[in-house]
Amino acid sequence: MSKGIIGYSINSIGYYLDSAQKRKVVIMFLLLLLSSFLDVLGLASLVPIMVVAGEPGGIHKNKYFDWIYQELSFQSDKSFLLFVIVGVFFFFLAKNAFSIWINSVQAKFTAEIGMKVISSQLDKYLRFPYWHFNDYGSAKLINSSLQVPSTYVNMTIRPLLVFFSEVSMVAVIVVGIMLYEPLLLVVLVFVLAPTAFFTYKVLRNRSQYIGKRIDELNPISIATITDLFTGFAELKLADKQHRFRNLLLESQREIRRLDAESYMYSLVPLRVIEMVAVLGVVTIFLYSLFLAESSTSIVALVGLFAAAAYRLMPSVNRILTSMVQMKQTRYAIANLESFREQEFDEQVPIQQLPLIFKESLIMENISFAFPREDRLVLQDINLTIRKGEKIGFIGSSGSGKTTLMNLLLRFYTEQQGRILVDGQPLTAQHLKAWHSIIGYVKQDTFLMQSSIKDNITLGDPEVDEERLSYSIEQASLQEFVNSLPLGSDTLIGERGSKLSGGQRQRIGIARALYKRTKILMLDEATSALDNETEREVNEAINKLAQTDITILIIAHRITTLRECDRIYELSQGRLIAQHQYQDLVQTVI
Ligand SMILES: Nc1ncnc2c1ncn2[C@@H]1O[C@H](COP(=O)(O)OP(=O)(O)OP(=O)(O)O)[C@@H](O)[C@H]1O
Repeated sequence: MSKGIIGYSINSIGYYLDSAQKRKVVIMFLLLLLSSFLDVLGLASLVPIMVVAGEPGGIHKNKYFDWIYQELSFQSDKSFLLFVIVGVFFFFLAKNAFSIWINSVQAKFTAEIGMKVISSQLDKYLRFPYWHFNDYGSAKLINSSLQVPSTYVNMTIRPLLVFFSEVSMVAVIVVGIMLYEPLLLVVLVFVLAPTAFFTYKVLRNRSQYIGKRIDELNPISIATITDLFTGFAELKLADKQHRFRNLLLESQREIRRLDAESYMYSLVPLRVIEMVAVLGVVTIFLYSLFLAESSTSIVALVGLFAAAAYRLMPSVNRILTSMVQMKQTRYAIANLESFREQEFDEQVPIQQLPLIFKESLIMENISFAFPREDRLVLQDINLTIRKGEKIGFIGSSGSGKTTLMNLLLRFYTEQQGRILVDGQPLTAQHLKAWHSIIGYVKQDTFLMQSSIKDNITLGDPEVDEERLSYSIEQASLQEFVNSLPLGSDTLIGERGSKLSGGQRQRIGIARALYKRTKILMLDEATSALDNETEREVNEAINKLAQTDITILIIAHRITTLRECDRIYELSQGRLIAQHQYQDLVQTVI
């Protein structure tokens, strides 16, 4: 019965262990066995001591005690007993110190695996291609990166350790009983094993369902709470906060209910086993009363059965509970195993090559469709951009402008055609070099809840102050930063809430400049920019036009494109025209 979930759980841990750690696990298991043996020995040793202590002259009737008494030349029974009792005390002291040490080794080992799981989950998700990241959604990723590893540690690894320590305890007791009274073992196995098996069978399916459902509900809660707090202002204005609050509480209510149910199930095994143990005692009694010829041996058997069952019950209970817990979090293992080897993984070769961009960037016959979709979003794109040129892109919404940028950024890969940098086809081996010279200012610039400086340097621990001032100056942020008492150390609030729209985009531009971008891609915000914001952003762009940085701008307002050498027009994924700014302005007028 245990092979399924236990084997599955052990396999899952194997993935995170190197061979030295695997050896450590085997040693840990042997130590556990020793600890269980000492536990049982400790308890078993108390019985004869009580017996000889209670009976005058009892020490000399027991051949082992008598031998020690003689060998160590004790003078009186009292001093011998004192010696034995102090000995037992030190034995227990040492045994418990040993157990605590094993527990601490286990706890450290668990923490180590926990860290490995988190870092391996993070690495896995960071390898996601951009389009898959968008498909999957950040709520599920947050859940899988933090909640799932912690559930895995608490509900799979720890229960697995409990399982093994209890199994070794049971094994030691069983061997002891087998040597002492084999008949008792038969009765115990006959009564306890089927009970344990059926209790587990009844609980496991429901528990597995609970785990799976909680795993579905957690990302829903995370997504709702993210919406609730990131959309704080909008939801307040629309008087919709309560709707999101209720949605969150709805998923939380179900989680709490399932959690309570699963807690209940953790209490059930002990009760069931206790009941069956009592039933065992009653059965043996009845047997002795009505069927057995000599009842004295049966009465002794009942006593022994009760004592053994009493000692075994907590262990069997813990074995069952740990198995049910592992079953409940089977989904966590499935989650950890998912996406390990996906064919769409971004295969960034370890050996990266340098890339020179001194002359041109060419898109040659590029066609692209989103994965799992047939429709071509870009078709036969051909364009040549010389170093230092400022190029504009226009076109109606959905014409493919952002997709084109994403291809250039290598977030997507074309199905046809190629991109050439100074004649060199852009491959995965150039990704690092390419990303180091390319800067991207999105419509909604990513801003951290930190200072202006941190946002420009993306938390660089050693800020190049000269480069920072240059970037601030070039992005036309100088005046603004100078007006702040704390300058670039000023905190900008959640997602830049203390900044204007134009300031946010200019921080994005400064960020691109700080990293010595050679090609800057700007995706102008579609949301109606007010005149002031537009003026601020244009001022920065015009300033940049004087540098040798190659600039590609997606614009929704033609005025943004005044400094452009050429403007390409896209329609339904095709480049349909090439304009000069003056011609466009006249057409629009
Ligand atoms: N992740 C995606 N999966 C599938 N289709 C997508 C995805 N992203 C965009 N599209 C589709 O690709 C087409 C081009 O979108 P794109 O964002 O490139 O247009 P755009 O010209 O930048 O539009 P806008 O000016 O509104 O930003 C659209 O029809 C859009 O629906």
